[in-house]
Amino acid sequence: MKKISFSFGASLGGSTTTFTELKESFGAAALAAQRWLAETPSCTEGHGWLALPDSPVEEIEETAAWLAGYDSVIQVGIGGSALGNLMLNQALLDGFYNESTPGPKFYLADNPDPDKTLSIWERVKEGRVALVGVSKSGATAETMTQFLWYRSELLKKGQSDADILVITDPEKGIFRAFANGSDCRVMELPASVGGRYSVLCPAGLVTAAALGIDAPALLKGAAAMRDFLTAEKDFDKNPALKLGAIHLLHEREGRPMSVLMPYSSKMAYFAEWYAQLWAESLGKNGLGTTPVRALGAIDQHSQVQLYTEGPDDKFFTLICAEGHGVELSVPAIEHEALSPLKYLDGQGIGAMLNLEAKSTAAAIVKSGHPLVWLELEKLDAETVGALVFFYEYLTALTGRMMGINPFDQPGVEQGKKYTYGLMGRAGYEKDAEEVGEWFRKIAAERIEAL
Ligand SMILES: O=P(O)(O)OC[C@H]1O[C@H](O)[C@H](O)[C@@H](O)[C@@H]1O
Repeated sequence: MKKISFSFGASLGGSTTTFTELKESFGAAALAAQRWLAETPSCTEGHGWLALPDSPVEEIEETAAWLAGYDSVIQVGIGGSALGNLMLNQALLDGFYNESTPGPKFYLADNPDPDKTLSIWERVKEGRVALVGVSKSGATAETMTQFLWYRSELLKKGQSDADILVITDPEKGIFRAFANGSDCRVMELPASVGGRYSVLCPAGLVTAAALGIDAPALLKGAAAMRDFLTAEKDFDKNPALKLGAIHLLHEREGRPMSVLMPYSSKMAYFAEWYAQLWAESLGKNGLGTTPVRALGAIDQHSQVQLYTEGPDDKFFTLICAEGHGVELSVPAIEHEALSPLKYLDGQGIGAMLNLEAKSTAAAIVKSGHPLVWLELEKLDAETVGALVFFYEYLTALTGRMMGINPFDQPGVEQGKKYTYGLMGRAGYEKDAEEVGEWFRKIAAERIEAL
């Protein structure tokens, strides 16, 4: 079996378009987008992720070894400066409980929720703590708030700025200025790499490597995927070209939701990471498809009723990892009352999960909905690196085919500016006023329920 394979047989669902027509309608645009990705220099704003698989790893490994000497690592960051880390840890380590990872205990302080901020600190405060601040802009209020709080606690307990690492833009931002004026460590988040495309640079790799994840293998997988996607010019043999076209087709035919449903608890954060990538990159100019994260088999018992018998407004990707990290089988059943369960005797739990994935796929397709079946040989660093690159490539390619810029996020910036205004940051007074006006509208027609 190949490491990663895509089956498109049911991907057109109830559409009357054939694969030949799909290629006729979108093939040229897909190839043009492929050329654009291949020919735009990677130093161009937004395009830097294409070159990340070739990055040297020495600095990453050296910094990771330094971090591994701490009892705990707290990373502050949000969005693209957090989801990739969570995704890698969950997929490649025992990322379920954050308890049995081989390196230091790792905590990601993404949401600036005081309950969580404090709860993390209570867990780590007795030991030696490293603080890692990740922010491309070096200014995001959620990240800065928590950075300031944890740094102050760190200093109070006698540690210093030498226990801090910031990963940020090479020139701009408050983090960069802090790094220039203190003895903390600093690494670059390349200027041409946007936050949500940054997991294969120090932003994602340093803490991953500190916890024992094989960063060179991640990059190796990503490089192999990049070379394949760039070289394969045949629409029928390149899954990114085909999938980009299929997404556009379904968006035009009234299926504006893209459900990603891995059948693996280790991939729950993969769906979260994908959701940011897809939504921020493609939701523009009144266009875009809404990414929906689902998890098999859990959502089989929650969402599948809607997926099969609800409206035909979704496109599904089911991910099945053929090999799970461990194999557990159901032991022989000797208790009389449990004998109706004998059909489970000796069956693998992972094998059952895979069969459930197949069953759900079949049920969705039987209901007439479009579905792509994505099969992974196993979940290792090379495969995850390749899959990460695949989705980054697919997203950028689809954005180009839609005629939008897949590397900016103007709609998110507005909310950031409003928050700056409300928090009293100089230069954002007008934004604060605007929030007031909008909020008067929101608060009208109020009902006090209790
Ligand atoms: O890395 P930062 O600059 O702190 O940004 C963190 C996040 O902020 C915003 O929400 C952007 O829309 C995201 O794309 C970004 O990942």
